[in-house]
Amino acid sequence: MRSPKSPVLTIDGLIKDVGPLPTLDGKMLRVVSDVSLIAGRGEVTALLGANGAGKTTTIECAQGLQKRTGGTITLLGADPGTAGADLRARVGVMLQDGGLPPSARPIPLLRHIAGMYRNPRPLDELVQRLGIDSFSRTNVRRLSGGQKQRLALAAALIGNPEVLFLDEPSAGLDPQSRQLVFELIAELRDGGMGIILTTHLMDDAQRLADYVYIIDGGRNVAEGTVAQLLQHNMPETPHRDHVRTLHFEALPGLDFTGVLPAEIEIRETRSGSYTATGALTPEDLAALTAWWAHHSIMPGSLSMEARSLEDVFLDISGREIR
Ligand SMILES: Nc1ncnc2c1ncn2[C@@H]1O[C@H](COP(=O)(O)OP(=O)(O)OP(=O)(O)O)[C@@H](O)[C@H]1O
Repeated sequence: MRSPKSPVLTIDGLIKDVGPLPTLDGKMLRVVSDVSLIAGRGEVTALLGANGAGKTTTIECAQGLQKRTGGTITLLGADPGTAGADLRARVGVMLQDGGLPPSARPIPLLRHIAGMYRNPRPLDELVQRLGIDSFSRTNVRRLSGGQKQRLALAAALIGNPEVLFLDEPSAGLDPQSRQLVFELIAELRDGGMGIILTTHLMDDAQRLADYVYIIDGGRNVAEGTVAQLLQHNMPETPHRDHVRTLHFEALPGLDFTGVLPAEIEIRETRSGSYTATGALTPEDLAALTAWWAHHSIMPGSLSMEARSLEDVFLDISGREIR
């Protein structure tokens, strides 16, 4: 595990059992068996995992909303399982479904929440920044999904927290709102806030995260900066940062043995449709096109893209649906 200069959240060997469950003859079910992470001040730390991986359970234990079965958690120097209102006042939480009272109107609601904190953020600035004035007369119940998300973010920020938990912050946002929310998150991070982002949207993690933990089946399976994870399982070569996925279509059943270095396998994924992933060099591309020229093959299509966090995630946590 890494060691950021100023940790805001440390989770070490978290275990969480739920139950007893009637479906398990009254036995307990272990939903988190070994999760550890460190989130630093002035950083966005992402927790990535497929549905049911244990992200929400982990984060709710970190916020003190669920009681852990084992392991240790330190949030801003305190144990969230036993700490009181003082700790909660330093922590902002943006939930996926907003958790906002349906009959409230946005601005009185934010004013009410601000009143519960010692040093709240200026309300007008936040309202204007998140474009809340445009729907300030509408009840929470009637807000669109994206408007609710923006209001939930404002509610999480109004208390001026040192740590911010975000659960799928871009869910339901249109491209303009998404951009605006991402810019705000980056600014808050640069201002020193410790931000913990839970998501299964790889794009969000790739754009926002300084450090990523991938969890699967209730335990850590990989971690690193986005750049480090993009090189996951790639051989140690000087071209490790040239990891690309190449797709092309040509005649079915071609044998490419020996055309590219041994560690870059060209697979026929469908009849006549080929894919190669690896640290490709310009020389490799030249060798492949020379081979095509030599065999008078003109591919029907050809594309190449950088390896994405999504590719790495699927490699690590498998392709089966959960
Ligand atoms: N009280 C409970 N009773 C039974 N199963 C539970 C309970 N709480 C959590 N689980 C199970 O534990 C696993 C982890 O749940 P969790 O909500 O933490 O996953 P997640 O990673 O947040 O998933 P998602 O991305 O779908 O929100 C899931 O399989 C869930 O069904």
